[in-house]
Amino acid sequence: MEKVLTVENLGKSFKDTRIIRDISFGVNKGEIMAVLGPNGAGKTTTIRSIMGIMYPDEGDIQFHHYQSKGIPRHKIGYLPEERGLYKNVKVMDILLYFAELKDYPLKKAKLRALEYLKKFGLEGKNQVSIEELSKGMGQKVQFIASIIHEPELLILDEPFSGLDPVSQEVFKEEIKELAQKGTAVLLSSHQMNLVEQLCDRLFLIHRGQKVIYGTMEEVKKEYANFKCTIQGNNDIQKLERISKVQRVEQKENKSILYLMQDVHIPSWLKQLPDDIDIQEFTVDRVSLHEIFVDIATGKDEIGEEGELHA
Ligand SMILES: Nc1ncnc2c1ncn2[C@@H]1O[C@H](COP(=O)(O)OP(=O)(O)OP(=O)(O)O)[C@@H](O)[C@H]1O
Repeated sequence: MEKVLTVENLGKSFKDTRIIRDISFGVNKGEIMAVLGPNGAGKTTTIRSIMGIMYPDEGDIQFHHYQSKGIPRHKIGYLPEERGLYKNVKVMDILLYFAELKDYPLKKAKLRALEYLKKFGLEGKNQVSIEELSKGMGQKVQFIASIIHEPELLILDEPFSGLDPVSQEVFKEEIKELAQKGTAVLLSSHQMNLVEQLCDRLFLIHRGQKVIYGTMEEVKKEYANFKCTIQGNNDIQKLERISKVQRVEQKENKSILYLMQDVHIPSWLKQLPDDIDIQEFTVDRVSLHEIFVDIATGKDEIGEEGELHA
């Protein structure tokens, strides 16, 4: 697998406060990697360090064979967290301006711009000025600006924020397609459902440090224990006494039983007490969203054992 980006032992402090430490991960050609973490975890600091917007105090960044300060950042596609394009410039002019900044042939850029505007439902908007667009439309233009020059590495900081569900789907499909064509994608997002559908690997930061690093499959296998949801009138203490039940959450007449990792589902089902009230019954794995919430709220202390795959 061809490594496009390698981040090694990245560390950064602001004044005396350590913001990130020992951040190491890689992104391969054609792969979608997610950087996740609660607000203030250090995602944007990591991304800005890669983009050379801020300089890390420790560690190395490599893009193909280029090292740290020698990285040709104009070759990377970047959608920053802070949105905003020049307001009184026309859509096509801004896209061509970005292409020019990135040394990309203008004729080709114009064709690509028209193709993407059409794809994103902005056909005919090329001569409209940015201030006349809605926020979501502006975000689509900014996304096009980040890929106009066919970057081999695309870094997207919160690409889905502020988008309606339909536009989120459009972005998701486009990111998937770019990766299929070979683009290495690094994205940060709080939309766990989209991350789960889209990403090949994830890197989860909490308080500036790595908590989980692995493929989506590995993370699910390792951290997404089974949960059993029972619709019915049941006493919480009775459910808590069932073997292999870690904890129970109850809302009205719905109980969610979080099961221990080593549970064997067929055996567990056989030993359930026969006087449980069951109107509806499901067993599934907890979602990435639940794993994230558990880590962010300290219910799951993963500590140093987070490395699944390097
Ligand atoms: N220029 C700065 N000066 C001082 N502290 C900063 C600066 N930039 C970021 N920080 C601090 O670094 C920490 C990490 O911020 P960062 O923006 O990287 O988090 P994040 O994971 O991207 O969060 P969010 O999900 O809220 O965007 C925060 O505590 C933030 O206050």
